[in-house]
Amino acid sequence: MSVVDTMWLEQIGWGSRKSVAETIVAVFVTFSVIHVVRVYQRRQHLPPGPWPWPILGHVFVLTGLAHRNLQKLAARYGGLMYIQLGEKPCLVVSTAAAAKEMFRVHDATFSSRPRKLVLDILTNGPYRSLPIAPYGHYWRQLRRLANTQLFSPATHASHQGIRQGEVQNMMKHLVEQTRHGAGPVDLKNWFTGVTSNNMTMMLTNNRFFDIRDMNEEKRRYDDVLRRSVDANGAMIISDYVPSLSFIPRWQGWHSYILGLQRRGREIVHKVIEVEKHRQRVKDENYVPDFVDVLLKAPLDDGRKPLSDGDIMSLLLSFLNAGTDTSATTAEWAMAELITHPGIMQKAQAELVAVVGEDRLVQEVDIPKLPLLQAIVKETLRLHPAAPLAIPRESHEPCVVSGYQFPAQTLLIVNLFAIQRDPSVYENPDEFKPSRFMEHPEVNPLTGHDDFQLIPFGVGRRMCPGARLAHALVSLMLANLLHSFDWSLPEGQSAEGLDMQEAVSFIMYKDKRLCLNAKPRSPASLY
Ligand code: HEM
Repeated sequence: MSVVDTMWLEQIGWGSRKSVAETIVAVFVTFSVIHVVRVYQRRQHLPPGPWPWPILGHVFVLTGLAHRNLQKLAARYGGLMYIQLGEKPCLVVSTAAAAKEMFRVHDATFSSRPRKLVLDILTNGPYRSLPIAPYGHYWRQLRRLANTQLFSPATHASHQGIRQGEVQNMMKHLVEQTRHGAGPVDLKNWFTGVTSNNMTMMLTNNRFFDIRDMNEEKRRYDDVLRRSVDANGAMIISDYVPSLSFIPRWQGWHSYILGLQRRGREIVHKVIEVEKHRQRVKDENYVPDFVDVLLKAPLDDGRKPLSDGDIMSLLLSFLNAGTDTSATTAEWAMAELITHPGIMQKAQAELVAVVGEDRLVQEVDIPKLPLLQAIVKETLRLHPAAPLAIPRESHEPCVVSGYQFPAQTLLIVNLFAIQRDPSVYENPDEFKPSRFMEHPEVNPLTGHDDFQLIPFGVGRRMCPGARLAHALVSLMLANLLHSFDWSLPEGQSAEGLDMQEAVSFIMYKDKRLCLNAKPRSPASLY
């Protein structure tokens, strides 16, 4: 038997070679050192921000109440902060001063919107609706149409009757409910009754929900809407690390979103039938609605007019953007007022002094109600419906505060943090409408003068529905306060009222607000 000569192996040191575990540790240490050195070098040329995790960066801040997570980080790193979301560079603006600097100079550069898996699926790819369209020719055409026709001051004025009619319908419904002793009123449900009917009247001259039967259909609509909003705000890892695209598929996101899309379209299809609308017989009293305007939209690029599919996407986005946002704002206002009964009583006294007791509040009364206006502003400050606005993206490379950023840098504007900036507001977390009584010039519709109160965002992509939302929230609140006395259901106290925010794209109140309503005005008024 021959003995194999292994001496040469010892001579070359093969016997003391490294184990698999040691190799893994060495690779890990090498990569960590490279990561640390690279991050360190990169951070020399970036605004302040927390140290990122490898690969994922700071995506974890987007889980849970992201606006609060980012607010805490900004308290440490400043009004203009840098975070790394997977592969995406991201700037976060968290103070009025930083917002001013950012938007005075870079609004146009950061006027695009990022792509997202949820929107890829919901829109089947082309992103042809106003809130999500990339900055470019198509978005500019839609936005011009929105500013000059759909949401122009003249159209807004012509819809005053619709707004008042919808509020009055729901007041009638509420009076009947209280007369039949139906128990505490689910205020979110009441507010969305007004906002969705008002919206579908504007869109298609149709009332979406029968106010006497707002049960099954409305519940299904609310459920789909809420799920769509939640999905839009969900942190989906492949939006930031595209190579991990198998994860959301494995988690079931694709089929879930497709199911949501199908259900949403089924529900609104019966209201938004563009083809039937085209053929509708219109008498001389007919008020043109959004579909009429969109069917005739003068697109100036020589291409075909908006397709029925494009019109449908636009109308759906208005329904999504314009119903829950206003309803949630009004719900927060009532939650603050029920926990501050002194302010509620003063607002009721103001209404009686200005409107009297023998008629309902009208929109023309609102400018004469300074406390009511201050309450609406203070609610929009503390509870902005879209606390992180809608994320933006740069469409070209740019230099911000001396730092260089590539195209497709994300921009998060933390409206929640900006409007609780302690260098601007004393006791920023306190509900104190009097701060706006002392400064009535601060206006959320033109907040870009000083950037302190910008619940509707600023610049080119500022909310086109701001005027409508502001008018409707004010009118709904004024009517509820003027016509009813409100109290908490038995066993609940103002101190114990749950004021938690829900984890979602819209800053919903986590627990719905249900209150007892006792009529103050005679039933004959409704
Ligand atoms: C209290 C209610 C509302 C609040 C707080 C709110 C807030 C916002 C915010 C913060 C943005 C993003 C602005 C930006 O990117 O800088 C936005 C965009 C938008 N909002 Fe509103 N909104 C409200 C109601 C409405 C209503 C009633 C409509 C009407 C349909 C509407 C339609 C839109 C649309 C279409 C956009 C996208 C604009 C674009 O990307 O060009 N919103 N809103």
